[in-house]
Amino acid sequence: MLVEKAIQDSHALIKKKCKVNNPENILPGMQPDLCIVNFYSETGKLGLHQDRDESRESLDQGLPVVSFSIGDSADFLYGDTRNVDEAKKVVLESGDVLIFGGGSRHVFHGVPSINKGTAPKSLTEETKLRPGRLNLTFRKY
Ligand SMILES: O=C(O)CCC(=O)C(=O)O
Ligand SMILES: [Fe+2]
Repeated sequence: MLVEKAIQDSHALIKKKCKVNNPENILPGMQPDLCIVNFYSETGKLGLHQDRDESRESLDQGLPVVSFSIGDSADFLYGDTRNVDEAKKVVLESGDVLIFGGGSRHVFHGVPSINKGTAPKSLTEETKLRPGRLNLTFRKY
């Protein structure tokens, strides 16, 4: 499945970059049983928050959230506090997969803006995706 593949790819990357033999100690594996679907219109946003609705075991183990972005790109903020001014920003584009788990499972994150009209033409032409951004997050409850 796509989620397991994404985690495997992350493990390979962690192994290489962090020079460790057991990347699972940094990013635990996860088999999802839950998917949250968010659709953002061109003016949609989501304030800085932590994802804490999963079970105590899932949160304590740092089981990752695996997030897929489809459609318009979005600014994504993340940081150690709820303070927007201290947050870092990355642009998530259509097709990007973002994973946060292990020591980053409780990261504050949010979507301050959607970049209107940036979805790939091939996507909007071939699908009936309305203007905006679709985000799927797979998790283990
Ligand atoms: O849309 C995103 O990239 C983030 C979604 C999110 O944080 C959530 O569903 O909890
Ligand atoms: Fe979230």
